[in-house]
Amino acid sequence: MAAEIIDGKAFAAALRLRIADAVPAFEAATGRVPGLAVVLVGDDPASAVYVASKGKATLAAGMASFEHRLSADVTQAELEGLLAQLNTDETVDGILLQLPLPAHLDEQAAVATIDPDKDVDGLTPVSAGRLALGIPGMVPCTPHGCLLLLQDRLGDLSGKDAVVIGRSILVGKPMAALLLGANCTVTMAHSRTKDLPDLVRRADIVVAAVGRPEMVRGDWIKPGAIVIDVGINRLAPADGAAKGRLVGDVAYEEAGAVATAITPVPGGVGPMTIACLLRNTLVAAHRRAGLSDPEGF
Ligand SMILES: Nc1nc(=O)c2c([nH]1)NC[C@@H]1CN(c3ccc(C(=O)N[C@@H](CCC(=O)O)C(=O)O)cc3)C=[N+]21
Repeated sequence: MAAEIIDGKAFAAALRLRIADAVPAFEAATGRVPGLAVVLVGDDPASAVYVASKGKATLAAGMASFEHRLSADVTQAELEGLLAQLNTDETVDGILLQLPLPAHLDEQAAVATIDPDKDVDGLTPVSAGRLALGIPGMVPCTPHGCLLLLQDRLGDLSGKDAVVIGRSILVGKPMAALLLGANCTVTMAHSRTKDLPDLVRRADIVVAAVGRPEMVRGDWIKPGAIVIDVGINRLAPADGAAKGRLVGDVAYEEAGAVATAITPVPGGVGPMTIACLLRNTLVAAHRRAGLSDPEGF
């Protein structure tokens, strides 16, 4: 493995400490701490684990955490009623609706009812519009985390050729907008893209967010490129094992032999997502309180 391993876990831990350090000044100015509400519908075990870890991270940063669990058969109106209540709750600065929702619910419609100024996931149409227009707003956590890792490694990204594989609302689309905002030449690739390996071979920056285990191979990577692997895929368990291995969307060993730097899975992009969620909550709290943005975020 020739590539430097980008330690997202350590970077995220340092970011979370800086966020925690900024909370007392907010509390002194406003008499309260920033609050994050997480809404979980149904009882998918993976989502429950993930929501619990967000709650722990929120408390560890000195913020207030509010968890709302709704049963899997909740109606659209009941869900939107809870979101409306959180929109007007003065102690709530950030609202995260854990996705995916059960199939009978309209995800887009529910997300659209969230107050854009509390939209710490950056998923409302208003947040997406602000990002597209370059207006300050809430940026989706996972792509923001990827951008921080890239800027930490490269400094100025101007003129870099970036390929984003995947066009999801949560990652691919906002990632492309952020890279464009950072003056990269951005290509978005997806399932219908022709000659994907050749396209990826031209890139200085490769962001893989497709959800297909180890799809991006080592011989797709330009020597010296930086590879950001957003995928978290659990393979089938090996004989006798209870759980399969976690792998990304990139064949890690192969790509790491060619790239100059690469994020591991786990321990790469994943931890950055939670750190950026706390960052967005801190920033949302300042803006809602009429304070200027906290320094250095
Ligand atoms: N509205 C909404 N916003 C989200 O941001 C959102 C969501 N819904 N639904 C689910 C996905 C998934 N997601 C992860 C975040 C962090 C890790 C993470 O920290 N992973 C660690 C541990 C992985 C493990 O061991 O399982 C790592 O990669 O090192 C994983 C997954 C956010 N999501």
